[in-house]
Amino acid sequence: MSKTLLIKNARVVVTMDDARREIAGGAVFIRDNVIEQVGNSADLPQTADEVIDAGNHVVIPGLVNTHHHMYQSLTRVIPAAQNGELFNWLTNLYPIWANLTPEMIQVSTLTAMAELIMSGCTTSSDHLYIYPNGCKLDDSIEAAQQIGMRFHAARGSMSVGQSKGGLPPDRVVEDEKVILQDTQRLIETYHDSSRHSMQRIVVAPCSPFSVSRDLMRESAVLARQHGVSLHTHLAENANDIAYSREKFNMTPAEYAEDCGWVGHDVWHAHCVQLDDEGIYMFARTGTGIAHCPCSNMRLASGIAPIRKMVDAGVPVGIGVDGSASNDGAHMLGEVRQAMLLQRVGFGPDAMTARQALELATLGGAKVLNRDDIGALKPGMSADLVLFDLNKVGFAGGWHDPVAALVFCTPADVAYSIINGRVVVRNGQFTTVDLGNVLERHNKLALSLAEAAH
Ligand SMILES: Nc1nc2[nH]cnc2c(=O)[nH]1
Repeated sequence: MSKTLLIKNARVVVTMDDARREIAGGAVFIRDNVIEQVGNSADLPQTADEVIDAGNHVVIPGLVNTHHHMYQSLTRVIPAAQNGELFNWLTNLYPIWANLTPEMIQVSTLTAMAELIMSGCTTSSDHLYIYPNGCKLDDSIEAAQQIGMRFHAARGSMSVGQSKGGLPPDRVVEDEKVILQDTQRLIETYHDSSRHSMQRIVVAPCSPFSVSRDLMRESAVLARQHGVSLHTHLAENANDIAYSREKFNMTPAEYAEDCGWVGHDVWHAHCVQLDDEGIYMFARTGTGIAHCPCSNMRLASGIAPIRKMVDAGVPVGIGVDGSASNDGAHMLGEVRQAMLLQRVGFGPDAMTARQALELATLGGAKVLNRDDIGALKPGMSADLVLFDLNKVGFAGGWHDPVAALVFCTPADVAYSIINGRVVVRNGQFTTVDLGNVLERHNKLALSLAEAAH
């Protein structure tokens, strides 16, 4: 028996369809996990198994988060890591992360996902690259299943410790054979390549300064054998560039190409310092970028030239990045910062609200190599979120509610529907007891911070 869900009478439905229609008084009709109809409320079925009256709400496609380290929700605002650039920040945090446990991974992933979902996100990737004390990517996947989020779980890794010229301490790196075997196990166990898939695995060595060239190359081979995507950090700041030049005698983009890390199945986080040749090469090859404006500001990494990248044809999505380098992981807030930061760097017309929203929907879908999310149209996965315009932060912005969503104080969702399931109803989770999750999370976070003293 199929189940139907109707969202009707919306103030506006932002479709992100080919014509970028915004439908005043719009409705969306869903059957099971797929959108069947989108249009004016009067033209769609009038009833369904569940009906949500969306009067005074803006309805948008669920936002797509293309970069995160969810475990870092446990290590927000650590004093020694509040004011440094990337390498200093990492060096202060690695020893704390060495104390992570499987329970911490599970609870912090639930917490980070709850925060993302409340802020409008329905699909997220997560880059877990440190595996001390028996931690596994399975712990994150279990959390995603529990909360009901569409998930691209990236099997990160570090294999080059300080004794071999890398940045991380030796005790947090893994053997490369073990990394590749575990990655293959995860792909075989969890990867679902089908349309509307809720669970995909990504092959994701951490960064040029923490894994070998061999691991980069072998990872690319493994990913392509199984048809899964590749993800890493690239060209994040000046030290990152200097490391690449000194160690490989290449720019980060040249190194990525040399390792086979370009193509529509690859996306790189940050790329703040990607040079023009790199931008054109990424555009030619369809290589994607996860833009993380808050983290780039917090670590003073710079302003990524997103306007130039988009104009050149590079696929760009938005990412909140880990909560230790963006302590406020609000997806709609990140869209706002993406718009504002391009203006700081490149002028007032560098990015509009609608362009920023497009990066976080269609852009994110493309970066994750998906054509079933990011837009509200028949045949797409039923991922959509509703924002209540009656909140004080939207007062005065009703004449252009779509722009208000991005310009005004970032709001939390009233409803979140993921794969046809109402995961948030009237601002409350239907899948998890958030109070209980937060109580556990805060206890675990305090124990990590105290152990660091
Ligand atoms: N922003 C950021 N960059 C990284 N490069 C390697 N690891 C990290 C991380 O955790 N965060």
